[in-house]
Amino acid sequence: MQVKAAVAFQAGKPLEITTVDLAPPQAGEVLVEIKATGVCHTDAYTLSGADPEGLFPAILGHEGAGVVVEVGAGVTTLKAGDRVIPLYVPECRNCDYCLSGKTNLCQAIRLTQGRGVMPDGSSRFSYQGEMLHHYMGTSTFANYTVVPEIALAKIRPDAPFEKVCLIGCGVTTGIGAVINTAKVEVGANVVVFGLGGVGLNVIQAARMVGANQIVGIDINPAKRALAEKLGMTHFVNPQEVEGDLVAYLVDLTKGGADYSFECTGNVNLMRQALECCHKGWGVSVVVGVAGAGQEIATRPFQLVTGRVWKGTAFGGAKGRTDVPKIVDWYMEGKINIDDLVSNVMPIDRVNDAFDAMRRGEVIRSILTF
Ligand SMILES: NC(=O)C1=CN([C@@H]2O[C@H](COP(=O)(O)OP(=O)(O)OC[C@H]3O[C@@H](n4cnc5c(N)ncnc54)[C@H](O)[C@@H]3O)[C@@H](O)[C@H]2O)C=CC1
Ligand SMILES: N[C@@H](CCC(=O)N[C@@H](CSC=O)C(=O)NCC(=O)O)C(=O)O
Ligand SMILES: [Zn+2]
Ligand SMILES: [Zn+2]
Repeated sequence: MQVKAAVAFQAGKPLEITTVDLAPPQAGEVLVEIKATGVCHTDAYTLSGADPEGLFPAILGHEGAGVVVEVGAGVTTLKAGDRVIPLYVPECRNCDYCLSGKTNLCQAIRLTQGRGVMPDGSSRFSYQGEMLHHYMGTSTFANYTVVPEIALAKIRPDAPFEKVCLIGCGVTTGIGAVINTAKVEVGANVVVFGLGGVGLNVIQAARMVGANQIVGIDINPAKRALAEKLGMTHFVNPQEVEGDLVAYLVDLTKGGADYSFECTGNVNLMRQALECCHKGWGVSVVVGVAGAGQEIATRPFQLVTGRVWKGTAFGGAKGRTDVPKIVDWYMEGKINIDDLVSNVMPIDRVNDAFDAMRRGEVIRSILTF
């Protein structure tokens, strides 16, 4: 079939809206009509050329929601008409990783996902006879996409696509980082670096679990108001801090953060996020994704003296199990997604959405088809 897509032909170039060919779903695969998709910082990161796994030409997008149109042979858990959220971290429930009970990082299709193809090694997308790469196994910047069954969470039929699409990445990552990865407890002091689509969800989850101080850090003062609405108790603009930011944060939290979260992808901030943690027990969670060649550093003494450095992918969430529950939380009014949606615009304006994100004007732009 022919579908409308925003194609990333080259790193660093605007996406091109065009018509591409999409082959039918093969065994274990599902054809999904994408109804809405967010634009996450990670899409911009890959488009920039900084992603070591970035492949071009590709159809980006990984924060979508849609409806099942057709299922391939052997698909048993989904049928036409089901509402779904594509998962860039699948949940096969059968690989060693899934069965370990220790991680959400299902590896059943990770290799082919990283190569931009479906599990059988081929792509369903092509343009003028040339193969187009899938992205993160989801490729939601197209009005139809093909996704493996194990990478689709079935959600309730009344969930609005333009909101719950954000559960496909930013919402689940931020909330999951607090609940699954850090396991923040009542009364804890929390520091969050970066108040974008992910960091704001860290903040609302920290409030949900009963954190005491919730310190938000951003160089963009426009992020302050919404962060406060979602639960931030103290705002810090590093550009207004005289002297060392780490010392300032340790003082503000009376000894250091119990938990910190780095949500920008800047390796210098990752170090600050670790070092502002409390001696003896502070835990710092790396959420941000850094570019090829970037590395983190600290004095080993920081770890010797009890600070813990961890990371999280998709907030440690097991997608097929946890995503439907997070959709329920939204529908029951337990989490705020409405305020994270800054714009809703047609896919034709995808490059405007990227520009607005780079300029720090939006939390999330939602693209519709
Ligand atoms: N580990 C995971 O599973 C996931 C990781 N990510 C990554 O998380 C990071 C955040 O993603 P989004 O929230 O979508 O990004 P975003 O672009 O919406 O927000 C980033 C925020 O960081 C702020 N910021 C940038 N430089 C700063 C600095 N030097 N000091 C303080 N604040 C600064 C910006 O003003 C902005 O508010 C990205 O690196 C993204 O790739 C995103 C989703 C999932
Ligand atoms: N391709 C990148 C890795 C990027 C990365 O870490 N992605 C996150 C999700 S970011 C979503 O917005 C993730 O889930 N990682 C786990 C994984 O298996 O990729 C690189 O190579 O640096
Ligand atoms: Zn994302
Ligand atoms: Zn698995």
